[in-house]
Amino acid sequence: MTCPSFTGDAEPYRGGDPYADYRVPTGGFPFADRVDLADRRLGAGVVAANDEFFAERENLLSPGPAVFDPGHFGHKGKIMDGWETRRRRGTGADRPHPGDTDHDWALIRLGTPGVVRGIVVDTAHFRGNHPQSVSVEATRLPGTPSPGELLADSVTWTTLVPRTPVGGHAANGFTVTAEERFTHLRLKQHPDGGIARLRVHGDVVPDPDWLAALGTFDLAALENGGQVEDASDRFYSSPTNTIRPGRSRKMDDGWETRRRRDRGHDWIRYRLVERARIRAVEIDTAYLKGNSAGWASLRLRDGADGDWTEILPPARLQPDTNHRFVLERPVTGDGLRLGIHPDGGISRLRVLGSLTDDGITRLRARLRALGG
Ligand SMILES: NC(=O)NC(NC(N)=O)C(=O)[O-]
Repeated sequence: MTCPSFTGDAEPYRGGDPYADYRVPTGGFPFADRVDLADRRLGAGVVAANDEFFAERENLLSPGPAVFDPGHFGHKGKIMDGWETRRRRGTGADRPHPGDTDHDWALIRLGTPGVVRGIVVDTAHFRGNHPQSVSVEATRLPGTPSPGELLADSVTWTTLVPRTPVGGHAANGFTVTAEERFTHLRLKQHPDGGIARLRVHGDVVPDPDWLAALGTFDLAALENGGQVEDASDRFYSSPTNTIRPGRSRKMDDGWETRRRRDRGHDWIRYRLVERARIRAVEIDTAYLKGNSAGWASLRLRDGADGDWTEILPPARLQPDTNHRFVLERPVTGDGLRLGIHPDGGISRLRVLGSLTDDGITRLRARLRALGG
């Protein structure tokens, strides 16, 4: 599926809300519900760039939209919330323009290896100083390579986004079709310019040997390959927050639903990394005080056609508290449904157990199919 594309300059900023003329496709991008593999909270980083004269490369992965303060200037120019390089020049007065292949680059380590489904190169607030075009490549290296090792000639890069013209002050989205597991990306801007944010949506592909070595681990955690499949409500915050690493640090780090005015309840449906034996769960309501869920329940399914079985009857929750539940006996499955009664929120769900033999065999086969 192709994404709507924007090209060329945006108008100069003329005051008022800087996002008033920001260009983003109505309806968003088809891959936007996939996890951002380049999320700082998952451990992603911009490990190197050839130039960051005007603005630092790290801004590329900052959470949230880029901010713009029209009066904020520093010693080197306008302070920009993004990665911005200096203007390239040609070889002399007779050739003042940069060459056709001149470009700037940044290397990104994904927070967790995975298959990339779509990329957003966001040029918010870069008007007149955005790149003319961008391209994105990816590679897969074992261990923890240094920037020097990533830049070695022996490293092979797969093109995810071929060189494509982009618009200034726009969310430039690209659908990616490479069915491979990658660990690092190389973002290029041609010939130079500024990019506010980079988002890399995809599917986590965990290392089965690591998970097998751990034995008992969090089967729902994003970093281990757990996913949110659906949820009743996304009004205030994303249900995916409940499986992010670490404890939540403020209310909107968790999942909060709007106030229900009917007799129903809110819920999240998760897919565990693979089929597993679950022994214990943790449900945290950190930072949810006057809006903590009143009770929480859990149902488990073994296979897409299996029946939902209650594994935790509605249990009273305290606000701003982590709750631990040891199951009466271990239970096997790969789909989990959390109910919160009647509404409110939780900050984290931890599902502790270990993979079944068939689960680990499938994970290994998937890894091989995606290039290892
Ligand atoms: N007004 C600008 O943003 N100018 C320059 N950039 C910064 N950040 O000052 C430039 O050359 O693109």
